[in-house]
Amino acid sequence: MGSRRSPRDRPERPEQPDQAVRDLDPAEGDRGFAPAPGAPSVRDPESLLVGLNPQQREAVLHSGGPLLIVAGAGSGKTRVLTHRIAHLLATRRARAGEILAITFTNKAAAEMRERVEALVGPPAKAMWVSTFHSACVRILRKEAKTLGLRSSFSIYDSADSLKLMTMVARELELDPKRYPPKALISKISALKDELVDPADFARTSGTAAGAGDEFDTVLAQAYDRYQARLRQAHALDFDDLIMTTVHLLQAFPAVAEHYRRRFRHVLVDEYQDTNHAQYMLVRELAGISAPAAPRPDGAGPSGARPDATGTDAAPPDATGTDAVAPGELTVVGDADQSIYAFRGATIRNIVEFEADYPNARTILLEQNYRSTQNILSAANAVISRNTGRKRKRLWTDSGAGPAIVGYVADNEHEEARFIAEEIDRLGDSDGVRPGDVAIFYRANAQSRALEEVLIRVGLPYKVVGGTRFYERREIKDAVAYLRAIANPDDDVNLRRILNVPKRGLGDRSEAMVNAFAERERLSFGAALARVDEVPGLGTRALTGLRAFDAMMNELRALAATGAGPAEVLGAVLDRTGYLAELRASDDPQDAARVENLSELHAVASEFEQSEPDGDLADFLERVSLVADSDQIPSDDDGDGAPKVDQGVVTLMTLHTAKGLEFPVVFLTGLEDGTFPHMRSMADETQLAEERRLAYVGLTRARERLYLSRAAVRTSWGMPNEFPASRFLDDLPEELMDWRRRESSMSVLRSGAGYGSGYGGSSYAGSGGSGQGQKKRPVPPSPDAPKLGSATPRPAGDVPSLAIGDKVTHDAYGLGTVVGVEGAGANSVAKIDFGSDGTKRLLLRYSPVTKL
Ligand SMILES: Nc1ncnc2c1ncn2[C@@H]1O[C@H](COP(=O)(O)OP(=O)(O)OP(=O)(O)O)[C@@H](O)[C@H]1O
Ligand SMILES: [Mg+2]
Repeated sequence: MGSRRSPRDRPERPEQPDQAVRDLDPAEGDRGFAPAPGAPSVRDPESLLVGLNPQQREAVLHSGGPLLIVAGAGSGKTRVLTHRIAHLLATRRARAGEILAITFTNKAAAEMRERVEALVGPPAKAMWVSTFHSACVRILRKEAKTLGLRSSFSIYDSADSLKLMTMVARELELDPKRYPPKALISKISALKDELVDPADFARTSGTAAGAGDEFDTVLAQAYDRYQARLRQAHALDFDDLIMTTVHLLQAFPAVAEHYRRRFRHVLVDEYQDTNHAQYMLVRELAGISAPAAPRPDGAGPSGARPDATGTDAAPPDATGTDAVAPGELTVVGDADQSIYAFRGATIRNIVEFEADYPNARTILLEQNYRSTQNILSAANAVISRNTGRKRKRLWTDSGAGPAIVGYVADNEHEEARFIAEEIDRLGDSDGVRPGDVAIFYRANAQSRALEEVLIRVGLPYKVVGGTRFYERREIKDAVAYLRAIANPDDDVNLRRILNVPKRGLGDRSEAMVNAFAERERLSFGAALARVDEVPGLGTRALTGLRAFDAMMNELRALAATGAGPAEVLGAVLDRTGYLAELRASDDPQDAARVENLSELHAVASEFEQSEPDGDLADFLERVSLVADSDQIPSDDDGDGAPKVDQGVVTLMTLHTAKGLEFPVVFLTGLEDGTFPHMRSMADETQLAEERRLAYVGLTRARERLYLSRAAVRTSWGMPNEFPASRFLDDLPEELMDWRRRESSMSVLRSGAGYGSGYGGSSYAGSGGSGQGQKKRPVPPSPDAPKLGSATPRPAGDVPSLAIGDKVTHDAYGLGTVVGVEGAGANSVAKIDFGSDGTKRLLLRYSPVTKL
């Protein structure tokens, strides 16, 4: 089961548990937004059908059995949902309190509520429009007594869950190296997505009967103990919210009946991204019979858990014994936009909807109202490469629109510069406002280069669904180390990192050192140097504090010898074990943290190159300036209405972009290894999901679409050359307007970044047609290093070339040297590779052999 949720390459969760729940005030009744001034209280139902096409109209008017609307991006699925809700209210087929609408993010939920209120006014307030998790919290708070829970139960976020699992692991005396708490938690989360509780797991894994492998045996024990501890604490973790609600509805028919009577209409947007637990929840709420056959991928026929809560209720009847007629269920989705398989979402929920609900009506929508034909054609070209999908005929009558702009940048900075200049230009020539523009990327770490340029040129922006680069926890931790190294008396930063990563120096030890420091009028750092004199410390704490102080002093000594900030940062991440801990984790958030730290390392390397005389303090000063200006061009809360009239440019990952639309979209980092992500490249299933992600990204654009890539990206100070993304290869040439097809590699002259996978994962290099790379790199194996690793050859091995020499290059083949600059380790050759063009290559990093 866990294997379906590959831990590799899982982007950050689209919505943090705490966020989902924070927005919710359980004590609050049905609270809505204020209606627009002058909004009609209830619309004339006919007016709600105006402008809809026949299929959309049919979907709005449908009544009776389950309704599935499957359609490509931008065909009005969400619009149909909102109009259907409004129409139900306007015709009085439903009261607002009878409606439960579920979407994927809080932002989408707020938008949907607003849209319905705009259509029907205040009566819409009593609707439940929320995410799966928020709806479950509301139900659970109300029904807590039935479950023997306090209605004020706590909700554990991922940090709390990890803390609890660490305690459990300690109690069970588990070896943290073999059974890292993070790995256990992530497996448990996957089990909960499948509605598998501890008893189920013990049974199905065979561990209850004393069989099962060692890991499963430990996992079963840890899971059981973890749940018991949660119960003791009157707490539920994020995944429990859904699993417990499903179990509640299954175990207590009277409760289920209550909600079925209440929610006569259940509507779900983005249905393709529901996982098994969410699927079951929808079915329980709508009161629709379970399919007879067990799900091959799931935990059992219905996942029914009579004893989920420690009570001894009678086993539920999976078909429902209540007298309530099934409610009306409407789900809308697009199998081509399923991008959460890594979290257990299964396309099967949509593909086999009709099989699960034999009386279901399916409506297809084929007209796209969002994008120009060029954008649609590009999206279709990319997605049509996926096998096993239903063909769709999406069309639009909005005209071809401008060509799709392609751009090959030398590196990530130049890519960012191009985007900023283009936004500026569009503003002057077409009146495009910053608020019309979105920039997408595959991984959070990519935002850094973009943010820096936007700050420099003064374009206001916000990062949606993520944290601005310098506010990310790992970046703050790393910078805190550097500050504490540069200034031993920087108490705030020193205390921030005293126990990061965990080294057994708890609050008590810190308080004792602090008390000593205050008494002796010392800084905290100076008190650490005299830790032997601090009264009351236990031996373990004393040893830990001494070791910490010694480590910090060594790092300070390194900085004092003139090591650059990149080297000091590398030493910090290495010596403290910070990086090793993140790398050992199979939590996707930790993989993203490693990428972010690599970005910080790149910042430090760039600083070293641009300011060869700068020291650590100078670097930190630069960082503070950027981090501070980071605050300026933002909207008030990152989510609400922008303060600036013109709006702000929106930056987000492709995952966050789902369901949204923008007049102008920049899709960046189209390189094999960046997008598709390096860790997805060796696996067909994961590649298919990356392709769906590309389809999501491309179809967000209404009028203008820009696709860019950087020939070279730097990680851990090592420039890596990336070939064009395979998704670019799929685009018909006639759709494209290539502003720049080939990297000039001018970057070589500045010495800022270059290289190829010489000795590393043999990337073929940049260039070629700009549209793509004829020679594909060998996809790195899944165990390849997590980050790119271009290894320079030793200086002595750099070939010495002269004009006229014949060479071979691993990717470009035979070539003739037409120019040489520099000598030794820094020599750059200009080589004519015939049809592949003329390349400037830094020989130290290039797989070139003299013939
Ligand atoms: N009949 C229509 N007439 C005019 N505009 C429409 C019509 N139907 C939808 N639209 C517009 O088309 C755009 C896309 O609609 P919507 O967001 O509902 O599509 P979607 O199918 O939910 O897309 P996605 O798959 O990306 O979630 C919106 O701007 C919407 O207002
Ligand atoms: Mg939608």
